[in-house]
Amino acid sequence: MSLPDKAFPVSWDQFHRDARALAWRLADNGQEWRAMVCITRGGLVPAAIISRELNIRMIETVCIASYHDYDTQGQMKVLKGISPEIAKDGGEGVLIVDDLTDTGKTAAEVRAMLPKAHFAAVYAKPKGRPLVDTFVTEVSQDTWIYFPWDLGFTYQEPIAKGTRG
Ligand SMILES: O=P(O)(O)OC[C@H]1O[C@H](OP(=O)(O)OP(=O)(O)O)[C@H](O)[C@@H]1O
Ligand code: HPA
Ligand SMILES: [Mg+2]
Repeated sequence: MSLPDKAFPVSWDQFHRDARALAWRLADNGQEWRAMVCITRGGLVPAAIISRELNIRMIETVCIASYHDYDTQGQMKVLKGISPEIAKDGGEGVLIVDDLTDTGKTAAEVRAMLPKAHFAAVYAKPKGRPLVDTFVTEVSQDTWIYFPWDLGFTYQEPIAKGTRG
């Protein structure tokens, strides 16, 4: 397991603020959404926050697994697809939500299912950014984002003494 160069740890507070900021951006867009498609599992958390802010009640999941060993991307598996009712008209009027886009492979897979939907992610890395319509914060490709649901409290090495050579 190789450690990424840079770490971007996100607290629950920060995630809530950033997901709400994403909801503000989507609201400013002025579009009415007929449904939300949430990419499990990471998309479930921003989906709860955004659906509350934008009053979206019709929520579908697309269940995709790809990162098997925390930072190594394995083969992508679609465990559950999108219902025909939600996927109709190429997904026009549908909002896709995920926590982040990294290489953009997950986003590309779901975009292929719903070519006319709007894709929103809280965080984006440069490779994935072109696949996202709306996001809040960009971090560099060599940064690993640590989400609050994956974290516990531990001692942190100072940056100058850490893994950077
Ligand atoms: O842009 P990509 O390189 O495809 O990576 C982004 C995807 O990776 C993570 O999901 P993961 O597959 O780890 O599953 P999880 O959401 O169940 O944690 C994350 O939640 C995104 O969905
Ligand atoms: N953090 C958490 N999960 C991820 C990341 C990341 O930077 N990239 C792909 N899945
Ligand atoms: Mg995911």
